[in-house]
Amino acid sequence: MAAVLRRGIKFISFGSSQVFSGGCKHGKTSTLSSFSSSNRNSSSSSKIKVDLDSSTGIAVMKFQNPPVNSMNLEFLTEFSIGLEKLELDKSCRGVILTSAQPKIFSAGLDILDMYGKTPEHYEEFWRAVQDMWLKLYGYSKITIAAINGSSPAGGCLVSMASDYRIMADNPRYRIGLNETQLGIVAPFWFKDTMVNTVGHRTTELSLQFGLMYSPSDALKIGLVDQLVPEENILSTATETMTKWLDIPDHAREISKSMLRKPTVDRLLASRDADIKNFVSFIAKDSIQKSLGLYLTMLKQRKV
Ligand SMILES: CCCCC/C=C\C/C=C\CCC/C=C/C(=O)SCCNC(=O)CCNC(=O)[C@H](O)C(C)(C)COP(=O)(O)OP(=O)(O)OC[C@H]1O[C@@H](n2cnc3c(N)ncnc32)[C@H](O)[C@@H]1OP(=O)(O)O
Repeated sequence: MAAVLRRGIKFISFGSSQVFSGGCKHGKTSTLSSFSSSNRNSSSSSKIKVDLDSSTGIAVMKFQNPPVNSMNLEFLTEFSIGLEKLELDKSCRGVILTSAQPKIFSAGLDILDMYGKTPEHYEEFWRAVQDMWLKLYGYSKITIAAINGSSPAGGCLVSMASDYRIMADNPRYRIGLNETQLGIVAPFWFKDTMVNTVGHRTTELSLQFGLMYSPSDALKIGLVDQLVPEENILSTATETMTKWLDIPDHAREISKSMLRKPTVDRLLASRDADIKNFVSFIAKDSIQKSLGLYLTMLKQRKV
């Protein structure tokens, strides 16, 4: 399915950035295309539900990949295409990202996509991770993460790549880049995203220890911007979005680009090398062994 979706993607250029344009031949992608014909448009691909209210300009993308919204190849592809469709839709001005799964925003990248697969698979998977981050971090429209559950590693990356983060104030939830706990390493652009969010020193400690933060600690270090009672998360995200929408789009967009483009350009300048790095790193016996152990611990509920 993911391969079919990928064949439907056409690359177009915006300045120095390569972005997606959804091709609509495949049934699944074409369901994402009709956002602007009435005030409220809903579309549900298999892994992400998109709901755009064109009277307010606010879209909600709800992750629905049970049990834990892990980001596999198919999810990543749908996410990138969904974002691209909304970016091209003039009636959309801002996107709220949230989860349909109870207690989990996203468990991060799907570990099974990094374990026991072929180099060709790792390459395709990593390109899809890069595509998703490039799209989201360099997104022209406003993005708000409504983090209604735990958000480790890739889930934290998605949150940090958004413009504003609101987290449910539940002391059981955790957020952070925990890669080292799995025996793997967050790549430079995950690290850059975190440095840009919480600063260099906090990132040094966070990444080396693979720290996962409670909502209150995440707020203290600036990893999230606001905590709210869980039941208010979507209404708060919508109210917050309305305030962001008061700012003229072009001025906000240029300001965002000024701050984020150098970070985006760093990966754009070295995408192939980064993929090569990932493939050779992840395929190492020692790394596969670490991931295998982590998966076993997850299954035994010891993580
Ligand atoms: C020169 C050097 C260069 C180095 C750099 C080069 C390249 C970089 C290399 C690598 C970079 C990789 C970057 C990786 C990013 C990631 O995102 S890795 C994923 C990290 N995620 C986690 O650690 C989360 C693990 N999961 C949990 O902590 C919990 O599952 C939970 C999300 C808190 C939910 O808890 P709970 O509700 O109790 O659910 P369960 O634990 O019971 O889980 C349900 C089932 O889901 C499976 N699962 C959970 N997470 C994942 C996942 N991320 N991927 C795949 N599967 C997952 C879990 O095993 C359960 O399955 P079963 O029901 O037992 O079958």
